[in-house]
Amino acid sequence: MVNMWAISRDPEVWVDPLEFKPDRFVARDGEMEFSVFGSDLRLAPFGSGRRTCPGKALGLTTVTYWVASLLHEYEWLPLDENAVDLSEVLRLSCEMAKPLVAKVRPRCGRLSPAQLSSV
Ligand code: HEM
Repeated sequence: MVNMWAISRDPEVWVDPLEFKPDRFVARDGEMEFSVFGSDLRLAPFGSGRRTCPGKALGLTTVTYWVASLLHEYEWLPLDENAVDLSEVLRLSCEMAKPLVAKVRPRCGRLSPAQLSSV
């Protein structure tokens, strides 16, 4: 078993590993695109090698589509009384100990009057 949890928190592998810096995965000039398909063990969410996930292309496409759709259709707002808590709990996989609660508002320009009245 490869301990991906430890690798992704190792300061010798990642600069400021606990900071939220999504741009760390964006290729800069002259760099290769960061692969999450198993060739780069700094981050291998689908495993690697002979038993790598056969559904990785479908999984990545689907999750990308969900996230893009949710961001495109809704404005996401924090709840003041409920700050984001990134504490973890290990179940089947590593989950948020306190589930994320957020307020969403439809991006109204994209809704018809009939849709708006039902929101
Ligand atoms: C974001 C979505 C997904 C993630 C993060 C994910 C992750 C993983 C991981 C980490 C493994 C273990 C790989 C290893 O042992 O090295 C795995 C195995 C597997 N995944 Fe996925 N997976 C996803 C989606 C899917 C989908 C959509 C399917 C099927 C349609 C699928 C089917 C499988 C199967 C059958 C295995 C076992 C492969 C084997 O042991 O030979 N996965 N997945």
